[in-house]
Amino acid sequence: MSGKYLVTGGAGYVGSVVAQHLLEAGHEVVVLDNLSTGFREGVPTGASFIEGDIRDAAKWLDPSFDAVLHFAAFSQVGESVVKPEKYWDNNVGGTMALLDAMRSAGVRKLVFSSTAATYGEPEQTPIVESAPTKPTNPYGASKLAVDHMITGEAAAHGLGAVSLRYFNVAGAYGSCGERHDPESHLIPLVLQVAQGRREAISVFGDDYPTPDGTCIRDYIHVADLAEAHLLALAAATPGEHLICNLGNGNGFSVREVIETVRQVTGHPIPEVVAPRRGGDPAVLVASAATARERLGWNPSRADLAGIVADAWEFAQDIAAQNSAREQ
Ligand SMILES: NC(=O)c1ccc[n+]([C@@H]2O[C@H](COP(=O)([O-])OP(=O)(O)OC[C@H]3O[C@@H](n4cnc5c(N)ncnc54)[C@H](O)[C@@H]3O)[C@@H](O)[C@H]2O)c1
Ligand SMILES: O=c1ccn([C@@H]2O[C@H](COP(=O)(O)OP(=O)(O)O[C@H]3O[C@H](CO)[C@H](O)[C@H](O)[C@H]3O)[C@@H](O)[C@H]2O)c(=O)[nH]1
Repeated sequence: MSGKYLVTGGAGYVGSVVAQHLLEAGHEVVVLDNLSTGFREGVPTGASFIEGDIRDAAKWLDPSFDAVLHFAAFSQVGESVVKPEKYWDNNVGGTMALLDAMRSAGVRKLVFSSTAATYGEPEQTPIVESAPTKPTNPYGASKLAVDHMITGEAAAHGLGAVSLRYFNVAGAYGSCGERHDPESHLIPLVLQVAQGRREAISVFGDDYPTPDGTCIRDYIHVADLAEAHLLALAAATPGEHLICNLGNGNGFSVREVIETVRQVTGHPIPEVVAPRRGGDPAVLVASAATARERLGWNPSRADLAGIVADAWEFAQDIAAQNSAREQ
């Protein structure tokens, strides 16, 4: 059965890929995005677009919507350490307004982009959802606060909600991919070195307690992630707040990622060791057993070289479009 969905942050990386998947499944999609970090041209063809802020969601939400998929947020770990107020304001304040608007409009289903950053430095790996949540940066703290808000909203007001705690999202899907400006994520930055747009990649710390001294992360293909959102819509149950980790359960160090980019692109990729970045846990690897059991999620694109190859193809397409525009 087709539905009508509000996708906040649908001009951004993950939101645009999920919007594209919803359209391909035959649903009606309305994107609400203030373009603070997203791009108008990132909104998939076929989706309606509202340029606006989630704080004003009440202007556009009405009972015709079946659910909200909520991606809109600021999400840079490093920036959140130096500008925490920006994260509390947008991520927490914005979501509070969105929940109010949903309640008033009688829209009672939500899928929320939570994050591995809610856990902080894990005591056990892989991380399960019942692990302690002690964020090491304001970004993770703001997302954890929203998770708590959603739990209360489900218990008190019957919201059916699923929080998906993404680990490190990467790769691309067709014409939708990662194009943050300025870029802060590892894989697209290393690809910029391969494109000759940067001289070298900085490795933020090589003295972590890991085999090669660099941080370990669990990289998940954005298309696998998108599929989990469609499953979450089906699984959302009134009065329940389900929390699921999304990752592949495989950890790759910063140096392993750089080496994979060398293999995929054939570029030597010079690296320089730089100081640690504030707020970075050493190792973040997911147990996604809950998503498999409760959502029936079955990711099929776990291979890191394949994830990097898709991101590389997208980065090259964007570079070609930009140079055609300049000519
Ligand atoms: N990319 C990752 O690795 C990752 C990992 C874990 C969680 N997440 C979460 O997933 C979500 C999407 O991440 P992304 O990488 O696509 O980020 P993104 O910056 O590409 O997309 C976020 C979008 O939200 C919009 N936005 C921000 N504040 C808004 C507001 N107040 N009103 C309307 N629109 C607003 C931005 O313009 C942008 O288009 C975020 O909530 C992020 O915290 C991302
Ligand atoms: O130029 C760079 C950029 C990153 N890194 C390192 O590469 C790893 C991955 O960094 P990213 O910035 O790509 O991703 P994060 O792990 O910081 O954060 C991402 O994943 C988190 C959960 O794992 C959160 O969900 C967050 O939203 C999302 O941005 C980190 O150890 C980081 O220090 C470098 O060494 N050099």
